[in-house]
Amino acid sequence: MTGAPMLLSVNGLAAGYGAGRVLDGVDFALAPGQTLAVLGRNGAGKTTLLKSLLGLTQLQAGHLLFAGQDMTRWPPERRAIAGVGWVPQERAIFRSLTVFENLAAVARPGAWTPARVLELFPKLAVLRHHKGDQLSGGEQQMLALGRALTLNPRLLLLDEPTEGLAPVIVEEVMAALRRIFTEEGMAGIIVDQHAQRILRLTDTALVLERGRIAFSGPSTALSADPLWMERLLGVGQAAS
Ligand SMILES: Nc1ncnc2c1ncn2[C@@H]1O[C@H](COP(=O)(O)OP(=O)(O)OP(=O)(O)O)[C@@H](O)[C@H]1O
Repeated sequence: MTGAPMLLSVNGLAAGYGAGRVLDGVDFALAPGQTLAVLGRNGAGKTTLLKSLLGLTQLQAGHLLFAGQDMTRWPPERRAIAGVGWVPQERAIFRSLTVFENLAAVARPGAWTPARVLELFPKLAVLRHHKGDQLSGGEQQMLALGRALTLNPRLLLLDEPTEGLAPVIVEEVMAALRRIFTEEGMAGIIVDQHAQRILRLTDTALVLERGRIAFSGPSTALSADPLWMERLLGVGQAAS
């Protein structure tokens, strides 16, 4: 790839936990404003890939460039300050703080203020004085996403953002993701098991199999390939 500078370049990444290797030979790049879907079976290494970008795994080989800087050896805090944000699978909101306090607690200057997040999620606006532990799973997911936004990252990493949510809530979260990524142009990497659904949202996709890249290309190319989709449908749900 030549031309526009990349927001993120991952070159020859090998990483795991301690001496154990989970990812091997992982290469990809993401331009500013682009979105990438990461698909694959349980245990393929999807979460490990996100954690490696966050500095939470043992990096065994390779280089990570973020906004032109070599972040390979940066600790997690430095990556966060540089603009790598994430919404963990377990949501991890502050349970004893109100919705608004959760948003205001971490906010940094930028387009996404707590007020704008409440506009994105009207449900949260209604619940702004409710404590985190009074929220349903779906509301907690919206809050976790909103809180990550108030940090105004340059790249947002999402780990299974619709996992375990009721269909009507999935629709609300997907609509918010479309606005964040498609309309507002934030760059993102989204791990999801629902191939059809996530490929409609993202520009590019990669499929991990046993820690290696088995497919890398445009999301439209992956979703138009019946053999790949059949392979992936065994992983997630047929309906989306
Ligand atoms: N903290 C850890 N310590 C050691 N091994 C781990 C740890 N976390 C994950 N693994 C191992 O790394 C491999 C990849 O796990 P990972 O969670 O990245 O997969 P995944 O594709 O995200 O799967 P899932 O869809 O189930 O979340 C698995 O074999 C898993 O057992």
